[in-house]
Amino acid sequence: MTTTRTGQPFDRAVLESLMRRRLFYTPAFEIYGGVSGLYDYGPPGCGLQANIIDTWRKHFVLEEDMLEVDCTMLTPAEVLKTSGHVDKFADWMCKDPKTGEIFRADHLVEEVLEARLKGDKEARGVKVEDKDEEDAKKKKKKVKDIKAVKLDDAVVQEYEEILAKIDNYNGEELGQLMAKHEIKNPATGGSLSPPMAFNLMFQTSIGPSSNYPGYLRPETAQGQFLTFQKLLEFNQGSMPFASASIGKSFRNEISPRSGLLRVREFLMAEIEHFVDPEGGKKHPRFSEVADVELELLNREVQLAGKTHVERVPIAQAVAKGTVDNETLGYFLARIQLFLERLGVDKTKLRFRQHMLNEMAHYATDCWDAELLTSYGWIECVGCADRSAYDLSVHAKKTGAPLVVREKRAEPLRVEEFAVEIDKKKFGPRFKKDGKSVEAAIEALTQDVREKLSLELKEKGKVTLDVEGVGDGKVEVGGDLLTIEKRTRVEHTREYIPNVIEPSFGIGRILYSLIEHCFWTRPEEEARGVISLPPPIAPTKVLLVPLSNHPDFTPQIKQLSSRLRSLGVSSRVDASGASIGKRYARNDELGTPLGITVDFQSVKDGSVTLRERDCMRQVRASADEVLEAVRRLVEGTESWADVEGRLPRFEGQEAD
Ligand SMILES: Nc1ncnc2c1ncn2[C@@H]1O[C@H](COP(=O)(O)OP(=O)(O)OP(=O)(O)O)[C@@H](O)[C@H]1O
Repeated sequence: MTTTRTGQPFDRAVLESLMRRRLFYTPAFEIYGGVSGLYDYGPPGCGLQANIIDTWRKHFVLEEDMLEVDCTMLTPAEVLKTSGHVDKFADWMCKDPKTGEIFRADHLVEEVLEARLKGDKEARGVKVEDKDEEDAKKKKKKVKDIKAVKLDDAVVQEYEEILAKIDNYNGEELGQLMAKHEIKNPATGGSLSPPMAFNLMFQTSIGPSSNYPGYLRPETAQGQFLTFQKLLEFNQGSMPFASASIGKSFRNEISPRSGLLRVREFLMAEIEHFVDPEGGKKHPRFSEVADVELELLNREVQLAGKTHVERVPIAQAVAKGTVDNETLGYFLARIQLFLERLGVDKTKLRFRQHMLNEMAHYATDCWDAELLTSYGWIECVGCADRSAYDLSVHAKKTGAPLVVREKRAEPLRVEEFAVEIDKKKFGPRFKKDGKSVEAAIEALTQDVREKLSLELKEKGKVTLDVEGVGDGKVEVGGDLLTIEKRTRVEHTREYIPNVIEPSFGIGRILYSLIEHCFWTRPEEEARGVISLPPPIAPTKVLLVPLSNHPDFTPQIKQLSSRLRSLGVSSRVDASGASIGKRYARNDELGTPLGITVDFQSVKDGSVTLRERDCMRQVRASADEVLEAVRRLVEGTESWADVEGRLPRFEGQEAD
């Protein structure tokens, strides 16, 4: 069970009702019955999302001189075939042939085993701490398996080990687990088909004819890779550098669930940091984050069926090799600082390393920043080392030089076996097969070239493997081909950069942040408050005239206009409700500050400024209060600083 910042049990039903009532977000197409996995954001949701994005831009793009791009979402199939997504971007699903119901295999195994473990605890008389009461009720209805049945100790241990590495199983292994542990349709007990791969991309066709297939992109990354050469040129050939992109991605999730956490259309913010693979992937600014401490849950711990984390400075994690290299480590620390800047609860943040089977097809190492919510630990940011995978496959497919060329400080002398073909004789000899044979010769590795040079000397000819020509074996005589050891002097170095990719799911961050900031005022009939920090809150200031007396209107209008010109969002609440009620409404919207205009204001121009969380107020001139608001919203001053400068005010609250 998760708790709020004040230690109360977190009540998801209350928060969900608040989200709907205050129009943070709402199911899309609701009057048509809704479509699972699709949501619309209302005004506070849009404001919050815009501020998260704005902070992201400042924290990453601006701070690190990243090159922002905005690439198209509609992507030709060929691109995603080359990147491996058409063949491998899939989850495992199984079907109940009787009812037609479809399940995501890993989620089903997880749900059933968790339910059985809970039943075991109940049978042993251990108090069951459900992530959420509502959840427990729903599951009880859905999963027949929740029975108070005691399991053998060995079975409990086995289930716990499976759950600790649930992301590591492939389809076949999930099928074996389902068979071994008799996992069936939880609602009916019916048997399920073995897991099969389901590709998560939405397919479409581009243009009126159907012969140009395309997909809605499942990530923004591919667009960034395809503009790599142009960006490198824009950056005057200088490495390392990073591109960045914010935009929608689409995934046809098998079973969208958990509100904004698993949806079919979502906003992503992704960085592709291009780095020289030689020299240990150092980062020039690593020393700035070296002491940042992270909670790490590494692969070995998970494979041992455990979940304990280690709190270490990132420099130590890199030095020990837990985190593979400086650039990856730099970004893990920067991700943590970003999430803290948004206001996430530091005690509910950890970094979990992917297990080998869990990693995407392109990754060589990957860490997820996970936030603890009432749904458990949720991956909100993935940080993968994609090596040179993407640039290499696109370069190979298109012939585009997705490489970095650098002048060497010292020329490099390379001893190598060079091949030379007598082109005049080659064409007439091989006719239509000439190109294939030539390509096969050019592609010979140094080892093979060395072997063939001896063969050529000894026999005067060599036999080559050439796919698609005759029986696949082609003889080439010494009159057409020479293979000799030569020295080449290289003045430039050419390499394909590696890519470190931090990838942020904005909706997941937004929802988890709201959970972390949500609490209730116990003394006020469980009044909900969302304590978003001032720079992140959608609306910054609530302007309240003490009553709807016309004398207050000019000052409210003036304050409103001055806040607008400062770029600070505000809302006027001149309704007849009591001041307390008006503040309560805005607690739910996360509005951090309130300015009240009262009869004293009419006399001397002073106003009061109230802070949402502590509900204390100060009183000062409009100029001083607006300056305090500006600094609080910029994040350059805290409420304690404001209280230190401006006189406290006790009043109105009783109203
Ligand atoms: N269906 C989704 N709904 C909302 N956000 C998502 C979804 N899928 C991915 N994301 C977000 O995009 C980020 C990067 O995507 P990535 O491909 O690493 O996710 P993933 O590993 O496929 O996620 P998961 O394993 O949870 O499906 C994730 O950290 C997450 O915040």
